[in-house]
Amino acid sequence: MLTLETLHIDLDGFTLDADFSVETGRRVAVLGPSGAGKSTLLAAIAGFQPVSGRVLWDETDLTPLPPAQRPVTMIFQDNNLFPHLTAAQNVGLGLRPDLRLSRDDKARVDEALTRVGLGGLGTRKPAALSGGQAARVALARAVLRHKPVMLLDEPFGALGPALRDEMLGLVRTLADEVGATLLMVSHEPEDAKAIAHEVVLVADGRAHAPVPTAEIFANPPAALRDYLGREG
Ligand SMILES: Nc1ncnc2c1ncn2[C@@H]1O[C@H](COP(=O)(O)OP(=O)(O)OP(=O)(O)O)[C@@H](O)[C@H]1O
Repeated sequence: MLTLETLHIDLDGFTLDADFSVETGRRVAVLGPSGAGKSTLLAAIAGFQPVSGRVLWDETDLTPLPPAQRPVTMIFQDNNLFPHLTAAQNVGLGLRPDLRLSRDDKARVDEALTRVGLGGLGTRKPAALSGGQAARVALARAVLRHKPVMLLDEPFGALGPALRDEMLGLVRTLADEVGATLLMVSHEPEDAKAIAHEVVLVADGRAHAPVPTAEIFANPPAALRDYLGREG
């Protein structure tokens, strides 16, 4: 279980509070207006953002741990691929930042690439990959790290609807296989409906406790109604 215990973030006047838990293995969509603090929340869990209060994974207090020592993997909006490295090397970074990969490591990289549908494309550099393929490389890197918490910060924002649906399906399958607890920031309510058991609404300085997806859309709180209102 991931627990945010009286979490408080202060960013030069912008503040965000959170005090809730997410059960292990749940897929959670993080929704809310632009600038509300969705990325900041994920950064706090990953350890890139100093906080007061605590971030816990089961009984372990993660708050003092640097990002690399947390049971967490994160995919950012731009997929964080290094342009001068091949797809396989970009995935391999998830295992060893110095890329000194053993034979076993390389086999794991190949397996992860195959798992996301990129078998045989390991030698390509990002410039020679489509947007969807680049997103798959980022997913492969996240998957092979086998971390119990997966954080996705609008990973498919740049993809068209069909590709986006395909990627969401893949995320759902991969997260289930690993039993990962998933938090995914999105601007699309449809993404939440497609993939998430629960929704965390970030608005008015607070990341609210998760609410079952069907429930929150059937009876949206004011902040979500305002946000959905733009859709008509
Ligand atoms: N380093 C910083 N110093 C001060 N304020 C910051 C800093 N980084 C972000 N902010 C502010 O924190 C708030 C939350 O930003 P954040 O990126 O988390 O929002 P978001 O909900 O992810 O937005 P979006 O949907 O537009 O990506 C914003 O008002 C932003 O201007």
